[in-house]
Amino acid sequence: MDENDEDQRLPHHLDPEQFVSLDYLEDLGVLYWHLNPMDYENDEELHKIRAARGYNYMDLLDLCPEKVENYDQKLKNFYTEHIHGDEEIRYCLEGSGYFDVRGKDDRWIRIWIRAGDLIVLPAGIYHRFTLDTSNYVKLMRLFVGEPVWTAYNRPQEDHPARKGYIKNFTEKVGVALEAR
Ligand SMILES: CSCCC(=O)C(=O)O
Ligand SMILES: [Fe+2]
Repeated sequence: MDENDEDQRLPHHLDPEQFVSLDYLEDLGVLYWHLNPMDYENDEELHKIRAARGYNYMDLLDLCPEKVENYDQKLKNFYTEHIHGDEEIRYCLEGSGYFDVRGKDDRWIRIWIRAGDLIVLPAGIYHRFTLDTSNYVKLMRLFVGEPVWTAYNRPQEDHPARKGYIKNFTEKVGVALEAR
């Protein structure tokens, strides 16, 4: 994505546009599935993913000002670059939004998620989230065990999750992730 200061809810494509593959995302540790969002309560595929990865915790987050306390502050925090000590797992049931993750050479990659997209960000990856111009998203949040949503804002080079991420993923994407 480009890094100009225009509205964060705009697409921010480079000119000309550049895209990465799902394989590239997988090398960064980012996993993706497309599921049927109309059937999330009985979806066998979702059930299998949750069972295989131990995602026993689940809740729903409706991101609109009427339903979320401190809405503006939360959105601001979501868009502040951060990591977590665990995976961040989000399944988009309605609406849409952007997850930005840091890729090779520390450049932002903007991932547009829409209804049916299930995305897993690995522990320790620098990322942020914003709504797009639709201004609405309904997300399922999954977690292994008791959820911990604590965000650690960049820089976090000494955080164990960051060190673990560097160790697991730099071989694939090169040394560029290190040292910042
Ligand atoms: C609205 S879910 C995505 C925001 C985020 O990165 C987080 O919750 O940690
Ligand atoms: Fe996060």
